[in-house]
Amino acid sequence: MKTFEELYAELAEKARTRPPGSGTVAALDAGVHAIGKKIVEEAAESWMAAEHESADRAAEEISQLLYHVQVLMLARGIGLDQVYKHL
Ligand SMILES: N=c1c2ncn([C@@H]3O[C@H](COP(=O)(O)OP(=O)(O)OP(=O)(O)O)[C@@H](O)[C@H]3O)c2ncn1[C@@H]1O[C@H](COP(=O)(O)O)[C@@H](O)[C@H]1O
Repeated sequence: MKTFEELYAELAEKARTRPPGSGTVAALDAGVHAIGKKIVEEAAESWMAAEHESADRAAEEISQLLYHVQVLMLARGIGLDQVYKHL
């Protein structure tokens, strides 16, 4: 189990070191347009799971949505504090 901040730190490190086999590196290389499409897909899956499936299944989809949002942040060089200041 990891927190939002821990995941962001892990993904930032992957972006910096570019280890082979990292899905995050592949997503970053695919670019903002592809990442954005993935966010829309995961958002829809979160919505559908919340409406039609268990809370656990919805939570799983939401975790994937949060992951892809963090990848988008990294792709645009957006840090956590930059987002938090708007909350
Ligand atoms: N939390 C996640 C995470 N959530 C979602 N995903 C990706 O998002 C996809 C969403 O799953 P779907 O079921 O929608 O899959 P799919 O549509 O069949 O998948 P694709 O064909 O689009 O890959 C997964 O296949 C993963 O590629 C994630 N990929 C990585 N992480 C974490 O990110 C960290 C770094 O991962 P790597 O960069 O791969 O090392 C690790 O701690 C991972 O646990």
